Amino acid sequence: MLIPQEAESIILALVQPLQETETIALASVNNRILAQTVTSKLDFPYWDNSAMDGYAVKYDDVQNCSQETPIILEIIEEISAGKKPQKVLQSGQASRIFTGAMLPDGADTIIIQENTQRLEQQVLIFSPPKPQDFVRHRGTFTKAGQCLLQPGIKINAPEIAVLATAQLLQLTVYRRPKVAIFSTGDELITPEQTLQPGQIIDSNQYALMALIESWGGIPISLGIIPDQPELLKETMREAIAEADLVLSTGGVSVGDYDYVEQLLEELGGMIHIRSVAIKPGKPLTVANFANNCLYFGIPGNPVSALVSCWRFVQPVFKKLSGLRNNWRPNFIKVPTTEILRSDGKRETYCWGQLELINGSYQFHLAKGSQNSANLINLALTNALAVIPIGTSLINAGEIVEVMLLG
Ligand SMILES: Nc1nc2c(c(=O)[nH]1)N[C@H]1C(S)=C(S)[C@@H](COP(=O)(O)OP(=O)(O)OC[C@H]3O[C@@H](n4cnc5c(N)ncnc54)[C@H](O)[C@@H]3O)O[C@H]1N2
Ligand code: MOO
Ligand SMILES: [Mg+2]
Repeated sequence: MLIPQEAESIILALVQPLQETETIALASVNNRILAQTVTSKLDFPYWDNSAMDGYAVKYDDVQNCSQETPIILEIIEEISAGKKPQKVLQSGQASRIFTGAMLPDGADTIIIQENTQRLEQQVLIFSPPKPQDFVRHRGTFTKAGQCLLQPGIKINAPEIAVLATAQLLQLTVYRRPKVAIFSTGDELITPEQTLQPGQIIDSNQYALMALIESWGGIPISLGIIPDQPELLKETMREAIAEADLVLSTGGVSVGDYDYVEQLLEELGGMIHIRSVAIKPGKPLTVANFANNCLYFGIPGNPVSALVSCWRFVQPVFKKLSGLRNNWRPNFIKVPTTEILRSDGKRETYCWGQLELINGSYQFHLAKGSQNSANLINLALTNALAVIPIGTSLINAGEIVEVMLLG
């Protein structure tokens, strides 16, 4: 059996990042992956402007003032933000100015209001500024023609602020990955149906659809497919043809009704992973196809399904979607507040919460059964503590490696 890190490397190497792009409006680029270099047509700041409310002056006029010997300057105009200055400042003059307003020609320094006294059309300056105080000079943050954003980054609020400022109204982004999702099993019913003895409600489909949506993919729900090889094969064929990524849950273990692995081969898939030394999620099955579709046969137990997605599908999704780096999950080392146990044979992922207590993070194990069929205590999970192979116990207070979700 492969250890999870080996499996991750093998799977990531199978992924061909999407090349197709689309051009969309600035208003809808949130959460998309940038596919172009963004270059500013403008200097930023666009022009010299004031960082404070106060008076625009010539430094030479005010450099020798003091509390005892203030300088008196004549106010020649008022420049509020958005207004173009009308007058050129001469020696002995000041312009009333506000934060963000354009600096008038002839001025080189701002005196903040708090260091002045106003006398109708005059202003008294009591303390000398530093040369160029509180002036935001044109082009000091970036110059026209400089690169602002590189392709392969995710666009969120900070990037959108940059794009808006640079007047990039249309952006080229990678198309969103299409992810086909279906559940397999004769026992499965939808949440709307009435439960009969022996049946199980299909939770995986809902959980996986939500994951893909939150990652920025296009989830395609293909429903519940019974354990009938012909029907299952047709659904798999359709999914492989239509989607970039297929996630089916169930039917990947060794039971008589576990058909996925055999059907992947019949459909011409190359199987690269048949099981991983991970708990939960051991029978993970991964195959790729000539059309670049990557197929994940995900174990059916509800926690196994989510852990498999967090640990292996999310890095694949990131690479596929055009992100240039940071595909792998992030792990941090923190103390655990509860004892963590494993049989030591598989890398064991315990679900729970990373909490900030008095300024330090701690891992809290979810209360109740850590059984891969128990999805009930998964709610509010934001981290997975990892017990390495060969370790059977991590005591409360000891450091554990924790995988961050999100
Ligand atoms: N003899 C062995 N049996 C099993 C092994 C093994 O190594 N030897 N591995 C176990 C492990 S570990 C896992 S995980 C499961 C994986 O099983 P499958 O992927 O084949 O999934 P199923 O058998 O179809 O279902 C397992 C379990 O999960 C429930 N399930 C399935 N789909 C859903 C769904 N969409 N929503 C909610 N629950 C679902 C299903 O009813 C079963 O209870 O195999 C072990 N067996
Ligand atoms: O790997 Mo299974 O996921 O132990 O339940
Ligand atoms: Mg099974």
